[in-house]
Amino acid sequence: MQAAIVITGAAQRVGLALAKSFVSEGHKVIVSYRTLRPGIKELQQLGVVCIQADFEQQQDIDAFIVAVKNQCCSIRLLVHNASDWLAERSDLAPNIVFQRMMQIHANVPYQLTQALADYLKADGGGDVIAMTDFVAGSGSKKHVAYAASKAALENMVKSFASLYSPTVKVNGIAPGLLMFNLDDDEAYKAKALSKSLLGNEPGAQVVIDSVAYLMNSTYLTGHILALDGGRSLAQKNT
Ligand SMILES: NC(=O)C1=CN([C@@H]2O[C@H](COP(=O)(O)OP(=O)(O)OC[C@H]3O[C@@H](n4cnc5c(N)ncnc54)[C@H](OP(=O)(O)O)[C@@H]3O)[C@@H](O)[C@H]2O)C=CC1
Ligand SMILES: Nc1nc2c(c(=O)[nH]1)N=C([C@H](O)[C@@H](O)CO)CN2
Repeated sequence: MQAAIVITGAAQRVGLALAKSFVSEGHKVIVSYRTLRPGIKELQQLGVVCIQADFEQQQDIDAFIVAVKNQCCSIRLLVHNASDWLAERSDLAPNIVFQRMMQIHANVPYQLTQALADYLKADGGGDVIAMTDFVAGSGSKKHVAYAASKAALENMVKSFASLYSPTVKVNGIAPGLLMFNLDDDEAYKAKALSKSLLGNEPGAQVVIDSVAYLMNSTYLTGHILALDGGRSLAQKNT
């Protein structure tokens, strides 16, 4: 049976683009989604195994693991992509924000990586790639819990790289800006673009390219790939 590519949060944007790219290369793809968006219907028509799961619910995490194991005998790549970009806000208690961020960005990757480790080790080994964020290293005054949870994810990349080497490589991708959201206004876009040296909105293709690079590498593990347009070298905004 063909080794699977497993991507969490593939109903839209980066996850959807990644899933479509792997389908186009002939891979068996298994994805999670929370909301039934048009992208999931597209993936289903392409033969992708789409598993509904709200990772806020432990029973959904457990069911997703069982469903993945029922669909394949080995996993070539596991991408921790599912994410919620939640800012601190007056209508949500801090403990709720913190719990939700740590749940999706740390607890879920922690559980899925360990539960699927044997499938990653099978058939010659595989890769785990975690989508983190530039702000995991810098912090973020408007997304404090989000940034902290992505930092936790980056730390786990290093732990799991040690734990599962040499059979499984574990790496992270820390993007700056990838894709704007529909409700981003022009002022926000201009400010976001100014935060990097290259000043562009690259889109999902740079993630597809980075995932391929990490998968094909024979000498990278425990590495966080800074996919950020030179953001760390850009002057602070005035
Ligand atoms: N976009 C960008 O510019 C940047 C992105 N990143 C990171 O790259 C990755 C991809 O980004 P992007 O495509 O914008 O991500 P999205 O904001 O589109 O989130 C991806 C998916 O995560 C799913 N998700 C969120 N919470 C849950 C949950 N509790 N249970 C199950 N699924 C959930 C959503 O599912 P559904 O839609 O089905 O509800 C959503 O479609 C993310 O990890 C993000 O943090 C980092 C820096 C910049
Ligand atoms: N899950 C998400 N995480 C992030 C998003 C997003 O849309 N979904 N967007 C960003 C921003 O683009 C930021 O990098 C630049 O303002 C960060 N994380």
